[in-house]
Amino acid sequence: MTGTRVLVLNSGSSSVKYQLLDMSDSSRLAQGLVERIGEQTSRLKHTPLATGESRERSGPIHDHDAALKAVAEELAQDGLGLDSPELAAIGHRVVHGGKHFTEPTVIDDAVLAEIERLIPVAPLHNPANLTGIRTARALRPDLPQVAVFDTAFHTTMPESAARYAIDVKTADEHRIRRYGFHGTSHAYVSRATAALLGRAPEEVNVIVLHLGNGASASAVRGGKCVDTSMGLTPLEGLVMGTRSGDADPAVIFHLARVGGMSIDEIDTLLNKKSGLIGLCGDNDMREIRRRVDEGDEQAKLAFDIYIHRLKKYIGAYYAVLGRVDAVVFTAGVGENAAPVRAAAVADLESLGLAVDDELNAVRGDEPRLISPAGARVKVAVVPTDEELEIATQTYALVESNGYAAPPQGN
Ligand SMILES: Nc1ncnc2c1ncn2[C@@H]1O[C@H](COP(=O)(O)OP(=O)(O)O)[C@@H](O)[C@H]1O
Ligand SMILES: CC(=O)OP(=O)(O)O
Ligand SMILES: [Mg+2]
Repeated sequence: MTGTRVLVLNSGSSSVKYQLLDMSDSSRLAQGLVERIGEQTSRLKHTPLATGESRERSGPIHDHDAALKAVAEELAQDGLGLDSPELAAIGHRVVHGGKHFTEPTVIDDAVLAEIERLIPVAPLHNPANLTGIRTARALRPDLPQVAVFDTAFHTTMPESAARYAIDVKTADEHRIRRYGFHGTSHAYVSRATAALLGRAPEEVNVIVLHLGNGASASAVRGGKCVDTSMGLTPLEGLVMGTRSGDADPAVIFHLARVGGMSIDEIDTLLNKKSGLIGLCGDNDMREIRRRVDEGDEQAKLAFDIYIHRLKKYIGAYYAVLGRVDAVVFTAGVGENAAPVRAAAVADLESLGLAVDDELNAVRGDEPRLISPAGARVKVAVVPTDEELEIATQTYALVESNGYAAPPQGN
């Protein structure tokens, strides 16, 4: 007998999001979040879906290893422990898969080594992903562990979009190219958008705007990514919660030469102290909107810079695709912030883009159109579900590849 359950782990730099799903009907059995790992004020919130009653723990959780062990304890309390024979596999979100990983991959020692080799290009993400994998392998060495890469969906980008105009020899030597991230979300949402339009993914061209704490845009032609806004690392592109997105690379030389900053200080500045938080002191769009509504000028400027960049990418990807069937908003900001959606497509009627204010104001968990009836280009809100997508890809792989784990070395 083999199980049908998949545990999905999405380890971020200071958090772990997880879900346990039953893939016989894609239902959720439990979900939760560990936040502020490594601080004194860590918090674990666990919800078994059978009762829907959340439990919380607070107090220091020192690292991702301890976080995952605490998650395993919570699951065990609900009779959903990692020792269950029902568990078929563990699926891991891995942010950087380089050029090498174009598909979900069963993790063995060689795969682990390659993910480790990519740490320099995803310093905030890959180390946390690795710890999650190592702890899960130690807890259940007999189970297949599958890596689902953020970069995989973007490997279809043509060279003209994937290459920087940097000396080819130097770029190749250091594997400098545009990889793109949030691919699991862009894949899921572009497919769900085609379904919302009642058409096959191969027939539609969509611009996906994944606006979470990290944010990225993609141009998807007939189900395949042809361009995306993040690059070598998740720093390029849109204005994000704490990341600058696009900036003249000479800013870095200037800060080093004239500002006397070290490379590590500049790295922290651009990744953690810029974006919305750097512009106005808040990175949460709810708080920024509240301040804007109160007439706060600094928050208004931060909002305007965020929207200006978003608009530039909508225009750019319109031109890249030539014909656009839908522009779709997803992730925390995209799904919830109606003023962001309205502002991003404001004054773009000549491109066939507009939102209907009443439809845009509706809240909900279902994919929905927010453009006026009969619009040439649809504008949509499609909630992302990276965990379901990771579970689906993980389960499909173990079903076709077998349920045994590869041997472990070290
Ligand atoms: N009701 C809301 N209105 C506006 N923004 C929201 C709302 N709910 C969440 N957000 C935004 O979504 C962000 C988190 O998005 P999410 O996709 O969960 O991010 P991540 O997965 O990158 O942590 C928050 O920082 C906040 O800015
Ligand atoms: C790649 C990336 O930016 O991920 P996140 O949005 O989870 O930080
Ligand atoms: Mg996210």
